[in-house]
Amino acid sequence: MLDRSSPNGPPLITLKGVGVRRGDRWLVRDVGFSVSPREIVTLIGPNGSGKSTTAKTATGVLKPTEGWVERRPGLRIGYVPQKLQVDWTLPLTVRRLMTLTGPLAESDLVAALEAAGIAHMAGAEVQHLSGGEFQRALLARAIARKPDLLVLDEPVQGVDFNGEIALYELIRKIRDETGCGILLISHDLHVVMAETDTVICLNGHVCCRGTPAAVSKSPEYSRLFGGRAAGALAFYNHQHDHTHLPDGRVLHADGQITDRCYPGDGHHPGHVHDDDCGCGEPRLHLMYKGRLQPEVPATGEGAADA
Ligand SMILES: Nc1ncnc2c1ncn2[C@@H]1O[C@H](COP(=O)(O)OP(=O)(O)OP(=O)(O)O)[C@@H](O)[C@H]1O
Repeated sequence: MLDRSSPNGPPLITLKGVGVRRGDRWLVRDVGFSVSPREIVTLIGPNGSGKSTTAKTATGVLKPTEGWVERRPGLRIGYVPQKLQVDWTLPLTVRRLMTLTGPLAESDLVAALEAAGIAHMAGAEVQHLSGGEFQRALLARAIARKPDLLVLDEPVQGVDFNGEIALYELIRKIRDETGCGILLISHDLHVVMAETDTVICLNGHVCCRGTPAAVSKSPEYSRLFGGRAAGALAFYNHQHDHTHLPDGRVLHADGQITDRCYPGDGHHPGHVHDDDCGCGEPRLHLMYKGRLQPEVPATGEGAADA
């Protein structure tokens, strides 16, 4: 079943029965999935569950101890690793970061920076970038050589919540515009569930897989993520009515731009609070149930971002 046909053509990459062993321990075992063009596949799982090991095996950085990885002939992979070895004592501009591993045509460099929303930062020192800008620079570097497959290991590290969503929206836009397949590793259940075609839930092996809707209902997923799993999908079903701008601010459907975004901010008239709405705003739920009086500000600190 791994070679499933896709409306977008044969898979870019297929892992079959992949196991990686170090010493007497299997880091992952019996991992199988594929990524097709235009498909976003996300690996989720607790710390140490083998997500990075799987991504490295998929890209060819690691060799599987058992099983095999099939890559489409001539496949170009853009990889953003979880950790980047950079000597921060040396000056390094964004432009130089883009060409560290090889030359790049100026037009491709500029196009990649533009696509990542940081064209104006080509001359900036990398160590002065914010978390979100740095992740965009890494993304620009990965897409500059026009990969067929983009592998992103935790692409939103060090980025605040609105910045995270903006980055995931950017990743989806890159997929839409270039047609590449994307293998994503993430802990961000809420966002992942909204931006993904296929979720692979790992814990040393594949616990469950499928569409976000199917995985969020599986008992294995609930066991792995416990309370965090509840409402992960509902959260975005209800709240995906706005756009996150590159600077982290939010453009609402009513045309207003605000710094933050949460269900009770007055810009989401369609959001109905009930026990299952999953928006993460407990005070609004208490108000809904009549157990809290409205004078408690519904828009104060701790309000859940949408
Ligand atoms: N070279 C290695 N030798 C021995 N053990 C390793 C090696 N690389 C990783 N591991 C172990 O394999 C397990 C899986 O690691 P991996 O980095 O793939 O997990 P992960 O799901 O990406 O974790 P995290 O979410 O914390 O980044 C961990 O227990 C890790 O300590």
